[in-house]
Amino acid sequence: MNDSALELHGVSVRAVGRALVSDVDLTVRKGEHWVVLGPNGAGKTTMLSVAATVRHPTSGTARVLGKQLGKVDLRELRRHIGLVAASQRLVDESLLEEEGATAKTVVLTGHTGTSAPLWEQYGPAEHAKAEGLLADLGCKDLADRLFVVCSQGERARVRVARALMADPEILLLDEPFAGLDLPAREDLIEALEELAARPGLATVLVTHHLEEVPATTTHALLMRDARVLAGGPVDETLTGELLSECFGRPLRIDRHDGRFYARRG
Ligand SMILES: Nc1ncnc2c1ncn2[C@@H]1O[C@H](COP(=O)(O)OP(=O)(O)OP(=O)(O)O)[C@@H](O)[C@H]1O
Repeated sequence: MNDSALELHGVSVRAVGRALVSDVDLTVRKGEHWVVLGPNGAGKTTMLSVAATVRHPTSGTARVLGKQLGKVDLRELRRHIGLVAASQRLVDESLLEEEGATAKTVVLTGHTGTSAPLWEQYGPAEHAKAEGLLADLGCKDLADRLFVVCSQGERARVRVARALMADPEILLLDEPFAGLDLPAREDLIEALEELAARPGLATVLVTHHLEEVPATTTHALLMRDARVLAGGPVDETLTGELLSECFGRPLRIDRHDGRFYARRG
């Protein structure tokens, strides 16, 4: 049985005459929790957008949940992919904001994978599920609040609830901690750690800070200059040596209770 959630083989994405990602190999198995780290412009979001089926590789092959991009009905495949991104590059929230959507409405749109609500497709079961997911993420009281007025931390958790609405087999998160204060960041990290209890769910988290890596993370991918510098189990990958090479300056790494901390080496 194929237990891989995501397989990239020699994936390159080129635009405007240059490689945004180059020759990336990555296999994420069901139940694994990956973090992707690397400097600005390293190609992290571009790589994730291939996994999210938002972009197609210029060369190489990408298989998501066993289906090869270019040979599969994307609408069907996307139903099984959860995507969390604060950046409009990956998830367009503008329509929801215009329509005066509440937090619960945003979560409901995860059921249909649409950027606007399709009310006829949301019955009592979907409403109950959306409320349950908001409660799981510690934002039960936000259900009726307008999404536009929610704080950045609240929005971040609502986005995760939205992505879980369709019971995804793979959850992709692009910088979900952007703009969060310390308590909001810690709440979201705790929520992500709780996802590890979902059997078989694979997650891939792109982030900028080592301090944001959940303790439940099993594997790490380091990217630099559009390429993979290193990838594998966290203990072997999030080392001072490799992170120093990745970010181009000496770094010392500490680990306490599963969480990572970086400082100048
Ligand atoms: N559509 C596009 N056309 C041209 N260049 C692009 C396009 N999308 C991204 N890029 C460029 O590709 C490179 C990689 O971008 P990407 O967003 O994948 O990096 P990243 O590692 O996620 O960076 P950051 O940490 O700053 O978010 C950047 O130099 C970016 O400017």
